[in-house]
Amino acid sequence: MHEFAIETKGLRKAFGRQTVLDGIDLTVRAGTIFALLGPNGAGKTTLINILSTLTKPDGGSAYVAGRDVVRERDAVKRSISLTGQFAAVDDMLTAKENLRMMGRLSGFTADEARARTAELLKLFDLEASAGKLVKTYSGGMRRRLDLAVSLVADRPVLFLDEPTTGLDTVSRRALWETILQLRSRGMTIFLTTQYLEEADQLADRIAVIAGGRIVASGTAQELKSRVGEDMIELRGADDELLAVHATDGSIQDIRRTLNELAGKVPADTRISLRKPSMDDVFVALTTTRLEEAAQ
Ligand SMILES: Nc1ncnc2c1ncn2[C@@H]1O[C@H](COP(=O)(O)OP(=O)(O)OP(=O)(O)O)[C@@H](O)[C@H]1O
Repeated sequence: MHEFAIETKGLRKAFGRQTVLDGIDLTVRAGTIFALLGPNGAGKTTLINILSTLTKPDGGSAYVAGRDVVRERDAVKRSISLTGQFAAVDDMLTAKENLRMMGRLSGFTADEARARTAELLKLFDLEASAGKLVKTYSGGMRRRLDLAVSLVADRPVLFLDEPTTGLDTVSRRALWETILQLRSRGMTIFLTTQYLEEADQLADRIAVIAGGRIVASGTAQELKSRVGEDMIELRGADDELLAVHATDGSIQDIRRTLNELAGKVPADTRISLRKPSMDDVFVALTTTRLEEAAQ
């Protein structure tokens, strides 16, 4: 197995005059979960499309499972699963029928398809509703089935484009559990997300994309430590957020910050100290980047 399941260097893509990816360098170690975090329109889907061979890059290189996404397109396709794109779930069939059909289309014998179907229904907690038509499924069940169908053929690298967008908290957490189980089976998972908490909970490493570039990467802890040790939060009488300031947590720094704020906030303002969230990291990193671009 290759040390890196995914490797890109100087990857570029423009649509007309709009540069969407402006030199992306990243590596994803095999058997890990990697989260690409970015706001709407940051280029996350474009990057997934290039890595899964659906879109050609304009420049740079990208290797998936050791194969070049442009020159060895078919070999890359045989190494990956992509949820929501190749996985065509038929609403008028049951979950069991969908999975068996995908098994047969992937070249399994009827027995193999049956065995794989049973395994996936169990893994995705869909056994109880396996015989119901998919059109009667909830959003969360449907998303789990999408993922199950895309995993029928056992491939080492999985791409998930915003897997939990639109799901409620319970379904989101259930899907996180499943994604973690896939990693424990040795799969490499590359996911995109706009949810900072999702990246924080799931990913071994996170890269933040903004303005077509990776503005920061590291573990959740490393990214958080770039923002500051602690955050001072000021809230008004109705618990509304008035301000957040990064601090190194020392008495001097906290005193200095509070002195600066004194007189600028109402007298009944409440103060609390908390650890930085991924939201804080995101705001800090993307603002710096935009400031640099403006200069
Ligand atoms: N085929 C295309 N033709 C023209 N422009 C495109 C095409 N695909 C994407 N874009 C543009 O590229 C930019 C990045 O889009 P992309 O879908 O990669 O972003 P994203 O980070 O996945 O955003 P979202 O979270 O909204 O899905 C957007 O401005 C989009 O309009």
